[in-house]
Amino acid sequence: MGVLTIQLPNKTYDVVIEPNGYERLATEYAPLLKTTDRIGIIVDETVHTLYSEQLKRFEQLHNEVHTFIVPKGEACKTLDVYGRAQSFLLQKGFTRNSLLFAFGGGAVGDLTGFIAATFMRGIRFIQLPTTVLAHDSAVGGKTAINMPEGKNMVGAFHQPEAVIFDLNIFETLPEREWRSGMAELIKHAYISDATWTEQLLQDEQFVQPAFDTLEEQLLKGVSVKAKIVEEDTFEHGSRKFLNFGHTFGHAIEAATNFGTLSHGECVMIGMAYALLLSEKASTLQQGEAKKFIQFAKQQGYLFDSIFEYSFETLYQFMQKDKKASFGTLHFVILEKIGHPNVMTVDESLCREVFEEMRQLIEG
Ligand SMILES: NC(=O)c1ccc[n+]([C@@H]2O[C@H](COP(=O)([O-])OP(=O)(O)OC[C@H]3O[C@@H](n4cnc5c(N)ncnc54)[C@H](O)[C@@H]3O)[C@@H](O)[C@H]2O)c1
Ligand SMILES: O=C(O)C(=O)C[C@@H](O)[C@H](O)[C@H](O)COP(=O)(O)O
Ligand SMILES: [Zn+2]
Repeated sequence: MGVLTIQLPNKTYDVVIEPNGYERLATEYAPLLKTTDRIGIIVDETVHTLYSEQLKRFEQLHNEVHTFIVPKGEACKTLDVYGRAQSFLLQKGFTRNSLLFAFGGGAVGDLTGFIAATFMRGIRFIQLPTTVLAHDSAVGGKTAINMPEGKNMVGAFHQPEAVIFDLNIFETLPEREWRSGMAELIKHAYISDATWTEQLLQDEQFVQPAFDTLEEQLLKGVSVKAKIVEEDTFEHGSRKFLNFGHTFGHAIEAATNFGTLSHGECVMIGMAYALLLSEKASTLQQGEAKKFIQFAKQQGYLFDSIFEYSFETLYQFMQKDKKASFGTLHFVILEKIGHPNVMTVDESLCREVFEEMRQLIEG
């Protein structure tokens, strides 16, 4: 049984990762459901089709349950879908006593969290994540939608009441989504623990770990995230470390119009960039970026598409990074593996790293 408690100054909640995790809704979470007048389930089209029986079981938890189906992937993290969902809740009579379920991957979780954060200035929600990547996205309370100008540009910090994984849900997860999710797992390793990082780099089954080790790996990832979120919930300091790989990664996501490459695939590219920057401008041992790129290529991550975009295009998106301050970019780098830090980076260094990365990838 895997349960980890997140303890924040004003809120405590559990992250449950176990087979049949959803059964807890009818038992442990029954008192919470009794205090709600309506439940709104936000689910994407794919999860809705695959898990219609599970949705029926959710509907039996309460006498007033309304389901809102959204497009799959990043296509649901838009102002349009956000607005339609809010109207749906209003038309169905949702109030401040209502509760939302986010049933899907990180995109559904980010959207639902933002709806919950802003509906009547804030209602409760439960994360029911269905992807490996969501061991990251469902925990810690960052919620957002995208704008054409950039990734997660409109959002709020809003913590869930609970995060409940049912490990059986991963049976239908396509290989590409496993790969995407494991990118955030290895991110958690790189920013926290050199030994764990090396174990993952040596793991031939990295992309799709055996079922019995999965629970342990996900809990390890969540515990890295939990510790950081507990000490810096609103990202004034150490929470920035969770953004390792994201300054360049988010630029690729925005340049490719959100969805051509997945979030995890872009973060993998972004971590290669950040490792190279760490070697060049900090104290990371030379060769770590090359080792990482070789590993990532072997595991089926794609790098070539980034060079379809000019440095200028990507830099324009990097400047939208939320860590930037007074026009200066702040990158998460590693002084050594397990030891992240934040450094300011100017345009010429950014360009140099971009060019060197091209040579490393092509060479
Ligand atoms: N809030 C945070 O802290 C945080 C952290 C990391 C990532 N994110 C966000 O999370 C999003 C990425 O999350 P994601 O990778 O889970 O993406 P996603 O929600 O788009 O899901 C990926 C795909 O998998 C499908 N899917 C989901 N569960 C499935 C299942 N069990 N079986 C079969 N198919 C399934 C979905 O329909 C979708 O097509 C991005 O928008 C990213 O910005 C947020
Ligand atoms: O929880 C965090 O903090 C993170 O940065 C986790 C990231 O994996 C995640 O993608 C997050 O949504 C990025 O945040 P943003 O502030 O750069 O939009
Ligand atoms: Zn991420």
